[in-house]
Amino acid sequence: MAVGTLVLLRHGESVWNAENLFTGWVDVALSEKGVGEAKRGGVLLRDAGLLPDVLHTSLLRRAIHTANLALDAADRHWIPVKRDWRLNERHYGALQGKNKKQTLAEFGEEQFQLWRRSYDTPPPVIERGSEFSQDADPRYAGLGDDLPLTECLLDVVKRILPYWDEEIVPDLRAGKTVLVAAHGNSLRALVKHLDGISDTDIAGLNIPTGIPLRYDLDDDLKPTNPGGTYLDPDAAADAIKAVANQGR
Ligand SMILES: O=C(O)[C@@H](CO)OP(=O)(O)O
Repeated sequence: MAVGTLVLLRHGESVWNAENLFTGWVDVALSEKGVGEAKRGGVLLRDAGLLPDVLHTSLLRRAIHTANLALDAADRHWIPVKRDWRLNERHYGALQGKNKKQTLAEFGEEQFQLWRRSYDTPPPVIERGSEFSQDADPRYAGLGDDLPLTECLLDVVKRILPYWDEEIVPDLRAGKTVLVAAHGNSLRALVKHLDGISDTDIAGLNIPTGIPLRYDLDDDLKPTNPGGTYLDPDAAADAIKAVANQGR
């Protein structure tokens, strides 16, 4: 059987994206603009005839709501869903809740970019019990020592690849159109793996909110359209620049 189609969707703009705050695992809502982006993402899916058979999401409401709104717009709100913490955004450690512009001004360009985009330098750990920590959150109660207090992209790769292999690949091998609704950095980790992007080059890759990214895969699960195909390439190009320039 031919391998199915993969569709990656970063959640629509969140209220903390709009306020330029590091978010990570903090469970913030979509902004009004983000709700509109999510619905439009669904219209793009519908118009492209790219109708998901199964949905995978993180445990965070911005991804869950984005998927619900997009699928509703595409009349696919009824498909089965799997949710897993391993699709969560990168845990941003002690930076969670901090303003990106202020952080850039306080620590300088080099440190800011290291924390934001280096492959293997995590931000400082978040203090357990502090306002934006998830250590007492019941949805992560079963994680034990796996619960992160900070993560770099390498840590995200390590947790997302087992999920890819065990949960997403079987759906693709079954010929399904698979929608993965997740986050800027968890999707960067997945794209790094799919496209074989180096640890250095991944720093320059940004993913825009709310625009479905389609991957067609061969039998070895290698993209036949390397880099994927955004369903609205012009909007994606503009939005990618905006993500890269956050903090400025
Ligand atoms: O704050 C975050 O969690 C992420 C995604 O919004 O930000 P950045 O693009 O700076 O990694």
